[in-house]
Amino acid sequence: MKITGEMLIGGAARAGRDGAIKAFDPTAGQPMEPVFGGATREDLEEACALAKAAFDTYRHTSLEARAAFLEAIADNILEVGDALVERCMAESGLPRARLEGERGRTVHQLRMFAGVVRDGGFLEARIDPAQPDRTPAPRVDLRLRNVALGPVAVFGASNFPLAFSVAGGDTASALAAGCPVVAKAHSAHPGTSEIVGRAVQKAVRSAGLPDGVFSLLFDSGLAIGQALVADPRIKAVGFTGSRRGGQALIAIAQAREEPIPVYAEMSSINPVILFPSALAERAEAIGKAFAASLTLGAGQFCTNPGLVLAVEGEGLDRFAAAAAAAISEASAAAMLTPGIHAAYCAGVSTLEDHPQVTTVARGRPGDLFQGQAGLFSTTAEAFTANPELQHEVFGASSLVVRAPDLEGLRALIAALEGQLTVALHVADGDHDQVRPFLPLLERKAGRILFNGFGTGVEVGHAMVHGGPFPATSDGRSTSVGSLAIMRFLRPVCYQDMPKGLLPAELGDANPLAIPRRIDGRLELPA
Ligand SMILES: NC(=O)C1=CN([C@@H]2O[C@H](COP(=O)(O)OP(=O)(O)OC[C@H]3O[C@@H](n4cnc5c(N)ncnc54)[C@H](O)[C@@H]3O)[C@@H](O)[C@H]2O)C=CC1
Ligand SMILES: O=C(O)CCC(=O)C(=O)O
Repeated sequence: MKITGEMLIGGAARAGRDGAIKAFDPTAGQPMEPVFGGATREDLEEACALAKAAFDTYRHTSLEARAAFLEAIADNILEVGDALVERCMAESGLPRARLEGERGRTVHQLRMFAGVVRDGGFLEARIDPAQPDRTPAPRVDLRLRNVALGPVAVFGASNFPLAFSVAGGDTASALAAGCPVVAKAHSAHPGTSEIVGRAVQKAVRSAGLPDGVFSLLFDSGLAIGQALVADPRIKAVGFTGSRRGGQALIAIAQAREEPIPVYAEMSSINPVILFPSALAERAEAIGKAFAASLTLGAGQFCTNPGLVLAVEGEGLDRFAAAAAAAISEASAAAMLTPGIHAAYCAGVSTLEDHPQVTTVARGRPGDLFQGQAGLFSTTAEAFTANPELQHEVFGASSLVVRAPDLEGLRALIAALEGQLTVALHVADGDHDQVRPFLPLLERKAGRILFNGFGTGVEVGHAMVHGGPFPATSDGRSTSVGSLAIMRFLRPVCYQDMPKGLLPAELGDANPLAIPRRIDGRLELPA
């Protein structure tokens, strides 16, 4: 497929005129053709106007038509074939197997949301029938369903150029909810973004939907992304990236005349907590598995295990020795962009140079923009006294913190910021000690997992990829899994609506065969 460097504004494709963006191959250390033109204010204006114009028609498409549209996007992405994977490999430095897997996850995600739409449960239809004879006062007829919020701005993530980008989880869940999407491509993978954007545009066209259901903009700086969030026609934002970037967009959204929600996934160090019996039974195996999770994809996962907490002792020493042995054998791997590589090197230097931090192991050195893994260690006292040691180092770096005892371990956890994941390694003999930690951990993280690591999020119905700030800007939601659709919906109640005006979801009959709550009782379609 020829990559033209054009952005997609509704059904049109045209070259932006505000500055130039080129992809960069971090493995070859070379910029890549073609040039992508940055969007102008006029381009943004047109994309938002089209999205607004498309909104009412799109959100009123039948559940079946919307589901088929999501499936068509998935089919179109696969139809591009290897050209997508090859471009993505060059732009990201990520290996083929990872990107083939990520493409599978992206397609699965779109198809899962097609199933969610067909099921209709996301509408949360509720009917409280009128009770005209109720005393002392009659009850009105109340019917509720969720409706789409409006056009959504999606900021693609650098580290998941497919599954968290142009047709990733935010776009899939917004489209499933009935919201048009204006995507802002990440400049680290513009070619991948164009290919995927064209797959979405083609699906819009073949489904006969209004053009404005989807647009894709490139930004040669930050101004277009900022103007997108500020645009009054945009009603919500999905973002995955840095804490600083997420917070900048949240500030813009809050300062609008009409503030809007920003669902930003930002910063998490994903503590791994090792309990004594687990260490006694299998410290070496845990250390080896930890090193594999840490170095996966050059550590460029927001679920990367950046912190290890345990009570000091022989078990923890065995864990650290096994992890160090595996990490020192780990090859350096290309990082996504020179900027991300530079930020990683700076973060690692801060740890290496810190007087209260010891270097446990470094991976094999690399060249160009390759990240060299690192494992560091400190005491509970030093960790508590130096808040900068809690900062995310995005890449394959982790810090082991040695607590004096279980009370000390508890105090360390209590002082942590919000997290996407917390991973507990436990054996049967630990259960009584683990139980009292659970309420604290629920306050800290969106996902609590056992005897594993958080990297590699399963896309399903019970997944939570979220968590208290700064893991995300709104810990009540998830950006992965079917529950992600709820971010882009709001409930509307219809009181005493004439039967002839009721939407099909809320009539007395249930022709769409969706689950509904009648007078509080869930009724499932036969
Ligand atoms: N926790 C996580 O999931 C991730 C964290 N990161 C962190 O972010 C750093 C930079 O990586 P990026 O992916 O480029 O993240 P980033 O936050 O710098 O950029 C993400 C997107 O937001 C836009 N953006 C950022 N700041 C903005 C602003 N002030 N105004 C308007 N638009 C803005 C960018 O143009 C880009 O499209 C990494 O070194 C790492 O520390 C990166 C990827 C994922
Ligand atoms: O671990 C994963 O599969 C997803 C991680 C993620 O959301 C991210 O790195 O942005």
